[in-house]
Formats: sequence, C-alpha cells, structure tokens
Amino acid sequence: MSDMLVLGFPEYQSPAVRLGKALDCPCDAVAVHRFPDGESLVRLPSELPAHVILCRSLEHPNDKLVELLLAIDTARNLGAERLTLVAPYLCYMRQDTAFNPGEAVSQRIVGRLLGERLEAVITVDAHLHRISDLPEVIPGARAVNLTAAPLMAARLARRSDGPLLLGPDQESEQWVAGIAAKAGLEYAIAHKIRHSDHAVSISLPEVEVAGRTVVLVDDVVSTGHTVAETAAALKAAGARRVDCLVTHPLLAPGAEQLLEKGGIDTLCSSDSIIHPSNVEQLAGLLARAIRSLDGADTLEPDSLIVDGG
Ligand SMILES: O=P(O)(O)OC[C@H]1O[C@@H](O)[C@H](O)[C@@H]1O
Repeated sequence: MSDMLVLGFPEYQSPAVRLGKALDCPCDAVAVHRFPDGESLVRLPSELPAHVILCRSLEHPNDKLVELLLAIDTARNLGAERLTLVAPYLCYMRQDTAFNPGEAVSQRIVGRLLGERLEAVITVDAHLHRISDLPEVIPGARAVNLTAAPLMAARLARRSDGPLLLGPDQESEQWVAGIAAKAGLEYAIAHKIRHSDHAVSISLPEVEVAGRTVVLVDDVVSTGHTVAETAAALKAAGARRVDCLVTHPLLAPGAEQLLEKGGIDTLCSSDSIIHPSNVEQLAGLLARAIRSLDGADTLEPDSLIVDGG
C-alpha cells in the first residue's frame, strides 16, 4: 500500500483525482449518504495508509463540516496517523469578530475545530481580513494559505488586449496589485460600501475606462452584487468589455443572472469550487504545498500567503 492516499468527497471527486495524480499517489472516495431526515452517513475505505489527505472545498459548509468531522474521526479509528485537509475554499473565514454583541466568532470556532483534529490544513486565497495569519486562525495544525494569483497572472499575461485590472473594493487590492505586477498590467481599485448581503454601492476610481477592456479581479463571487454593480458602472462609463476573474466561484442562487444583467462578458475561476467557469486547476499548486510540508518540494514564494510551518 502507498503510504499516502487522497480521499475525495462525492461532489469534489474530480479535483481530488487530479490531486492524487499530481502527487503520484492513489485517490479513493469518501462515500456519503444523506438520510431523509438530513443526517449523513460517511464511509471510508476500510484500510488506510499512514497519511490521509481529505479533499473537499467547504462552501455550503454546515453539512460538509459535520461530514468532515465524521470522516476525520473514522480515519483515526482506521489507523491514519497523519491527516491533511485540502480545502481550496475554506468556510467561515469572514466572521472574524463579533460585529454585534452576542455573535459567534465563527472563524475562531471553526479554526479551532480543524486545528485540534488535523495535522495540516491547506487552502487557497482564504478570505482573511482583520486577522491575516492562517496559522493564528487554525492553531495546532500546519496551516498553509496558498494563492492562485500567479496562475491568474500568467493567464492575464497571455492576453493580447492589455486589459485594465480592477479590484471592486479595498480588500481586493491584496490580489489585484500582485497579479497586475506579475502580468505587467495597469490596475485600479474601486470603492465599495456594503449595505447588506444583497446591496452594495460602488464608486469607480478616477481612471479612463471608455473603450477599454476591464478585468474585475476578486477572491470570491458570492451573491454577485459586488462584481455585477461594478460591471454595470464600468459599462455605463463606456467600458467596451468587462471580464471577471475570481479564485472561488461560490455563486449563490441568482448570482449568474446578476452577472449577466450587470454586463459581465465572461467569468473565469479556479476549480476550488466546480463550475463551468473553471479555467485554472489548482492540483499542481496543492501538490507542491503537500510535498513542501515534508521538505520534498519548495513553493514559489509568490504562491504562498502564509505557511504555519
Ligand atoms: O458581493 P458578493 O458576490 O456577495 O460577495 C463577494 C464580495 O464580498 C467580499 O467579501 C469578497 O471579497 C467579494 O468582494
């Protein structure tokens, strides 16, 4: 038996298979059955090697987190000595403080829950804001926050139309600035005010967009309001074409219609979440991160936001 095994959850099986190939190790499946009352039954292969890599993105996290806990405990009982979670999209990272009295600080709670049970957690472009250090969020485990920025930059550098990159809000500057520098493109940052989950207002920066192609760059599209409002403002200001490039296509119900209505011409994303817009596969980057945990590989410094090693 190989000493390492990737286990993919049902909805994330194809990226898990790609990760296994990139690591040159076998990949098998975690079987999940959902009972009519909403409970889950999780089943793992009955023989496991020492190092098991659980592979599942954690969007729509509530059921997925419980199933992950069941899988982690079962893997330990079956003899796994080392458990790594590869969750290209990591949930509950935004609620990093109690914005109102009595609110749960979900980031800290979920981070602790993972850190207490796993040897390593690997994610991509985690939505960290006030606390920017993933190892601080996930104490007790190696916590590696990778970025898809170099993959995105390489894609943009191949374009012949020299687009303007635009981040829709201040938070996006951390991604846009690095991607623009690497791709040799101009960038600007818009200003966003969020009024509620479903309402944002956007002010464009002082930059000429008439007749230009603009690429909106962000970490995640969720309801779609941020990029749709930005695209609508750009088109109103005369932009010829507006494309959108994100790491995580969360795309809540109705988001794709909003993007279309806002005038977004194309949406491109990574396979952190499976969607027809996926253009970049993360398997190579994730595999290098796993190998680098043992010193068997090194990560390009620009692929890494934080490594808790
Ligand atoms: O406007 P939606 O798509 O709901 O939310 C996504 C935006 O909200 C921010 O946290 C993200 O960084 C992104 O800019």
